[in-house]
Amino acid sequence: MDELIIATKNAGKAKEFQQFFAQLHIRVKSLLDFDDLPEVEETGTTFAENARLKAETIAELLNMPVLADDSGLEIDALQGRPGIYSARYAGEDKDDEANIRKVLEEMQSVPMENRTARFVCVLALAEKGKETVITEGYCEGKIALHPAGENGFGYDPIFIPEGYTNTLAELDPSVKQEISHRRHAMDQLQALLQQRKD
Ligand SMILES: O=P(O)(O)OP(=O)(O)OP(=O)(O)OC[C@H]1O[C@@H](n2cnc3c(O)ncnc32)[C@H](O)[C@@H]1O
Ligand SMILES: [Mg+2]
Repeated sequence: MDELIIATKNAGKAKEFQQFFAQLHIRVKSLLDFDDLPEVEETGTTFAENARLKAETIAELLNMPVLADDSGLEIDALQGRPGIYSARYAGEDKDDEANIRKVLEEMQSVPMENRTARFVCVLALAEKGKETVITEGYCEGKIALHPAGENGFGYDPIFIPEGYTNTLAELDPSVKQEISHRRHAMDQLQALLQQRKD
């Protein structure tokens, strides 16, 4: 495999995948590089169903290997919300700042020790005529009291990973690349693909 399509229209995710795959010498394109591809409707009830749906739909259309990522933030004090609805938590327009404001408002009265949360990433690699490969990864942490930092995307300004005192948006992007939910799901995917080759 020397070229791969990432079935995402999220520029932040696309950038992280570019960096992962550059190290593996695999060229990647995202849906942002195509004008005429639809955004696949996420009608599944789990991250895995949505990842599979995105990967298989685009693989069928392009007849190429396609990797999709369905991810989100699970907050314990909010019974796992926003979960699979992370992108549209504050409305259809997928506004990162509005999503963060909504989370912080809902958690106003929650003390630091109860602000535990995790990022979840499920990857699906689909290729016509092959069984779709699914992997998952997690990143444990806490929800900050206020947003801080400019790096990353989405909920990074309010997520403090376990073992750190700064948010993912304050930490150097190389730290996120090492410890993220996406990194852990990618490591597992690489291991499975290696097994498939052996
Ligand atoms: O479906 P695609 O086109 O890939 O793009 P999306 O933005 O809609 O992506 P998801 O459906 O997987 O929704 C994931 C949301 O969870 C959040 N999220 C996922 N990974 C994240 C990360 O590494 N850092 C911060 N927020 C993240 C982010 O706000 C996303 O909008
Ligand atoms: Mg989406």
